[in-house]
Formats: sequence, structure tokens, C-alpha cells
Amino acid sequence: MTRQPVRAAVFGTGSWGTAFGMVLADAGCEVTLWGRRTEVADAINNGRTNPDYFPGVELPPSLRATTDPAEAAEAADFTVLAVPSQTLRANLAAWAPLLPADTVLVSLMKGVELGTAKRMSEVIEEVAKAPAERVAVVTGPNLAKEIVARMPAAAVVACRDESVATRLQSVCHTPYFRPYTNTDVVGCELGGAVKNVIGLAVGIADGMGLGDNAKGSLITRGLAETTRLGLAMGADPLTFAGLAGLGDLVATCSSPLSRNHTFGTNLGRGMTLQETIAVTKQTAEGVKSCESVADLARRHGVDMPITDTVVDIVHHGKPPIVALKELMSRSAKPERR
Ligand SMILES: NC(=O)c1ccc[n+]([C@@H]2O[C@H](COP(=O)([O-])OP(=O)(O)OC[C@H]3O[C@@H](n4cnc5c(N)ncnc54)[C@H](O)[C@@H]3O)[C@@H](O)[C@H]2O)c1
Ligand SMILES: O=P(O)(O)OC[C@H](O)CO
Repeated sequence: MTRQPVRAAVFGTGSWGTAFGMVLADAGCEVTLWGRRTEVADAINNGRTNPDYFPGVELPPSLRATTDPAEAAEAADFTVLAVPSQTLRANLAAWAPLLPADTVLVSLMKGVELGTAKRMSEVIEEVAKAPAERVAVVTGPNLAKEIVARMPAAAVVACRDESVATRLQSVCHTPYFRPYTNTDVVGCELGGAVKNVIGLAVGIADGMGLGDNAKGSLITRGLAETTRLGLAMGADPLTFAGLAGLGDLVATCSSPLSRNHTFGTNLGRGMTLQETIAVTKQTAEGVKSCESVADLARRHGVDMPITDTVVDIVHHGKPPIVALKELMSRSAKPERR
């Protein structure tokens, strides 16, 4: 008997939705992308490109697009969510009734919801009324522009049910995309969300011309505060030494392709918040999630000084030079506590 190809629906035709859709198609899946704009769906179906995000990149023929969520969701074995974290709840509420009962819901998002301080998998479980065993996360050092160029990358696919993570691993494994499984969903999601905030901090430092020692220090202390939060929330600390933690932090904090890093660099160079927002065309999750991560830290009684500093600079207008002096004059303490 011939095995039917795996069907995947990807909600979001932005940068990562398109790129991960391409990974799934290259791995042998039949993929339908859902997007809001007819012209984007037409360009994908008729021109095999997504010119707004990846001009000149040819998309595989097994990747189709639609603006009809029911058409995208039909018979999907995997339903992949790639919209901005802060719109997920409202989007998914509309899509949930259309999803097959046994579909695996996959979050590509790296944010924490404002107001509730919930991780994306928690929002998905709540809105789609899906058990944790049917909700997975893909994360790691995956700058979309490198992925669509089929440059090599590793990733993590996390699900509480290891067999589901293994199934997802097999449907997104290509010669250029190497996924590893993990059952620590909390740690994997926190790694992805907090690295965006640390990416903003490192961008600000780069924009200020503070040098590579400052960058190395921020990355390391950023990982320390991520790990503290993770421990308080029951994550496995070793997750933060892996692709979802250190791996993604290094990629984000070193790359001009990172929207969060670039956003921070513009602020550090002296642009105002409004000017920086105006030149940012894609989602820089850390800008909103720095507040929800700080909220999460408060709820768990965890000290996250770099995250608090980013909130002060981005949302309360604190000049980066003042924030730097304050960070450097914090009380002396042991490296581990
Ligand atoms: N781009 C990357 O390299 C990358 C890699 C890994 C993870 N991520 C994560 O993936 C998530 C999505 O990011 P992205 O890079 O695709 O962002 P993006 O800005 O490139 O695309 C977001 C998409 O969501 C759509 N959208 C915006 N508001 C919407 C709304 N209210 N309702 C429905 N759709 C809406 C946009 O039209 C666009 O198609 C983020 O959480 C990001 O952190 C991105
Ligand atoms: O462009 P950024 O800053 O959203 O980063 C993209 C990915 O999360 C990198 O892994």
C-alpha cells in the first residue's frame, strides 16, 4: 500500500512560516500555507515566490497557499502556527473549530503573552482545548533567511510526548535542517522567548560600540538569568546549554539578520523608539515580550536584571548610557547563586 504524504498546514506566510513551510515541503510533506493577503497567496501559487519576504527564492511545488483557513486546515496531520505571539490567541480562536481533531499543533513562536505571561504552548492548549501531548514547539538557531537559502542549521522539536516529537522530527528533517527532540517544552520555549530580549540588549550594546567583551558578558549573564527563570518554572537547566538556549542566543546576538538584534542596534545608535519601530518591517518579538518575560520573572520571584534593563530602555525611555551605568554598579555577587 502506498503511504499518503504527510499533510501540514502552516498559519502565517511571514518570514518563518514561509521558511519552515519550505523545510516541511523539502522533507516530503504536502504543505498549505495560510496568509491574510490574496496577493501573497497568488504569488506563492503562481510565481512560486513570496516576494515580500524572500524575493528571488524559488519555493517548492508541494508548497501551496490560501487565504481560506478551512482549506489550509483540511486533513492536516500537523498544524503549524507562525503568527506574532501577541495575536496568536485571537487568531487561533477563529481557526480552532476548523482543525482536525487529532492534528498535532506546532508552535514556531518565540514570545510570551502580555497580560497572562503564558507561553505559546499554554495559549494553544487553552484555546484549541488540546492536551499537552498534542502540542509541540520548534525552536533553536533558525534565522529564516539562512534556512530558505538551505544553509545548514540544527533545531529542537519539543513535545511532552516523546513519540510526537519524534514524528515531527521525521517530517521536518532535510539535508540542511537537522532537528533534535526534547521533552522539556518549558525550557525550550523560555530559551526562545528570552533570547529575543537578550538579543535586544546585545544589539543596544553593539549600537553603543561597547565591544565584544560586553557582548560576551551580556550573552553569558543573559543565559544565567534565563536559566534562573527556567529552574523556577521546572525546566531542565541543561536545555539552556542546548540549541534552544545557548545555540539560539549566539545566533541571534551575532547576526545582523536578527530583527531583535537589529532593533537593539538602532536604539543603541541613538534612534528613538518610534524611529526604530518605523524602520522595523518584521516581528521583533522581544520588544513586547520583554515586558511579559519580566512579568513572568516577578510571578516566580526571579531576578532578571538584563530583562528589566531592556524594559526600561524600550518602554520607559531610559537612556542606554544610564542603564549601562546602573547595570555595572549593581552589588558584587558570586557568579553562581
Ligand atoms: N524569522 C525568523 O527567522 C524566525 C525564526 C524562528 C522563530 N521565529 C518566530 O516566528 C514567529 C513569527 O515570526 P516571523 O518571523 O514569521 O514574523 P513576520 O513578521 O515575518 O511574519 C508574521 C506573519 O504574521 C502575519 N500577521 C501579523 N499580524 C497578524 C494578525 N493579527 N493576524 C494574522 N496574521 C498576522 C503577518 O502578515 C506575517 O505574515 C515569531 O514568534 C518569531 O519569533 C522567527
Ligand atoms: O530575527 P529574530 O531576532 O526574530 O530571530 C530569528 C530566530 O529566532 C533566530 O533563531
